[in-house]
Amino acid sequence: MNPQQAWQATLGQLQMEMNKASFETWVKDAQLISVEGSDFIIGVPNAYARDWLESRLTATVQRILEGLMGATPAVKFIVWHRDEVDMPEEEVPEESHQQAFLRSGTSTINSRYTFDNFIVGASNRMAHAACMAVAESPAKAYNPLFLYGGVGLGKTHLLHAIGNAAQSRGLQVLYVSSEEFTNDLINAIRSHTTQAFRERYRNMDVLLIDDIQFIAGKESTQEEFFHTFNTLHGQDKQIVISSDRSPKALVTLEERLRSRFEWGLTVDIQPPDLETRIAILRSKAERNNKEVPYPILESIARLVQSNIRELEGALTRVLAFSDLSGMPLSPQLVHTALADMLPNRTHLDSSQVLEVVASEFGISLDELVGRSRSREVALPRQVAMYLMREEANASLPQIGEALGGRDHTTVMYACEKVADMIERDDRLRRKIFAIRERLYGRATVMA
Ligand SMILES: Nc1ncnc2c1ncn2[C@@H]1O[C@H](COP(=O)(O)OP(=O)(O)OP(=O)(O)O)[C@@H](O)[C@H]1O
Repeated sequence: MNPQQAWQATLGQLQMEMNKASFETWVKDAQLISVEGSDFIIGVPNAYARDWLESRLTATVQRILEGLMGATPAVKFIVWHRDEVDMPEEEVPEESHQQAFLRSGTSTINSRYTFDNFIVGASNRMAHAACMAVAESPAKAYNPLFLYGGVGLGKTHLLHAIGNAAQSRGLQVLYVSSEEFTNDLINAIRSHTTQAFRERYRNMDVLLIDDIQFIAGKESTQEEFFHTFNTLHGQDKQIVISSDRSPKALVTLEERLRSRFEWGLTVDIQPPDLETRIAILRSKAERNNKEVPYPILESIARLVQSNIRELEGALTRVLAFSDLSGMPLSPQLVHTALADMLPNRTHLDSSQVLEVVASEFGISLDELVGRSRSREVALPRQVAMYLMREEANASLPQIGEALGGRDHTTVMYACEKVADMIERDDRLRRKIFAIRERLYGRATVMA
């Protein structure tokens, strides 16, 4: 496969895995400009797309290319114009989809995302309840509602669900990402239409603003958003904000905005447990009129743990794989179909796993491989064994050796115990997610 073909295949894969709006807005126009050494140079039309792709998709694109080409390329996104007209870097896209929606008066709410098709589990129960309360009594229950959590865990879904419910009761609702808010503002300033911009945003009954983390550090956008917020809040209009982190963790956010974000209710969404992941897959399969046996759903849910968008993509992929190959659905087929969706294990070695586990649990490497059997070190040691097996593909004797000469049956017991605990113990599951994220950078997180 030549690089151009690999890039086209990567675009195809991203289209399958990402939501349509994000793909169309950010990825569709990305082109392979050149390959320099092992670097894939990808041209995108503006600086916003470059930043978005750089922060969210670099690891994913690398992983896909690696699966296709065998080698690990570096991926660089640059601002590039097909006609090579010399435009400034900060060029703003002509008109975002969002603005087209706004001008044409079309709803910005996606009818596909409702409360009905949102699966509730322990990880999102609070967030779901808060969103239902807000949808039932806008500006009365919690204002603002601040929703935060990792990538692909359902924040956008819940925002639209509130939007759909409010809209069906005749309220004026606007959903916008903070990037679109920024672009819209810049365009309004350029075209001297800030008054119209303000009216548009400040005449809403419900403003749903997604991914607020992107306005951190952008002073004039924060300033404008501050006034929009005050106007709406002062008129008892509902504001719902989503973010990938809590208000406190938005370090470059102005204090006056941060404190306002905390006026109402702040709720988080955690990665779903196994049971919820299976329920989500089942519901998606049913919506697509596919009958998928439980063991298949379970093996997909076990393989894809941290991101619901990725989970849905995995199901689509398994079903497509089975259709195309004519092979019946089986756990083996799941593994084959998803082989390159999984983080590449051969690149990790056991010592990396040991280091990250020790640091994440706050113990020293010596303690981790030492003789002590106190719970403070025994659990991290078992987690290290489990992760060396799962992530570094090490054999039982190799693991025993690396952890101070332990017997392979001890290792086997530890791996089973941790696999079992992950399903029952939320804190441990989160810890292991954190370790995996550190081991793979953002590779476990799909945009
Ligand atoms: N509890 C759930 N039940 C059913 N589907 C869900 C649930 N949570 C998420 N999804 C689905 O997972 C996909 C990703 O969710 P969504 O886009 O809302 O994530 P997000 O948290 O907004 O991610 P990002 O950080 O990328 O903005 C969507 O297709 C959504 O419908």
